[in-house]
Amino acid sequence: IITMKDIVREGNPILNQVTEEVTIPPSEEDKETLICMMNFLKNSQDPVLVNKYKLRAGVGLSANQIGLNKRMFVAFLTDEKGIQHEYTLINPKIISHSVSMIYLPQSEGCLSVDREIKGFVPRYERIKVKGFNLEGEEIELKLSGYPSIVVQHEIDHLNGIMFYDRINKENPFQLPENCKSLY
Ligand SMILES: O=C(O)C[C@@H](Cc1ccccc1)[C@H](O)SCc1ccccc1
Ligand code: NI
Repeated sequence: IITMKDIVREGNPILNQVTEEVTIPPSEEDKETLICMMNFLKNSQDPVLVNKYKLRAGVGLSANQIGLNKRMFVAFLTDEKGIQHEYTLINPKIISHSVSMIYLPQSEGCLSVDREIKGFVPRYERIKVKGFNLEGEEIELKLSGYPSIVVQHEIDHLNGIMFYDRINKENPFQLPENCKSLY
């Protein structure tokens, strides 16, 4: 199973490069990997397993965070309305997005970053994403709010972008005018 020792930390160049597209349909090995990645997220949200395996909670994980140069990620989260979202996306592409932006007032964290970084991360409020699922079928997702933030954080990883790259260098709490808090 995936535990924290398998998670690559900042400083490893794989986190700063654009990852390679995955062959569709995904190989058995790629499917296995994605299932393990999703299980890590579920384990990381189970208090018993968190204690047993000393896991950090995660709502998203990209393949390059476990050292794989593959354009794929998983997300497992509960949104502001208490609805559960479970996504496995291969070769994801944001095909359109809102002009309006949102940010998490508590800033963002990252399983690959072992330090607290303060500052707001402006994200698109709504995104339309195209990609392929575990079966290799093309899927299109329309996301807003917290799920939209999580998926943008993961797609950034696949493009070698860390959340802190999006924090304003001069004033970490400065925001573009069309950006409002998620809550
Ligand atoms: O490092 C990762 O990619 C996983 C991040 C994803 C994330 C998405 C949006 C905003 C912040 C982080 C981890 O989930 S960070 C830990 C965490 C756990 C539960 C809720 C929020 C953040
Ligand atoms: Ni991250």
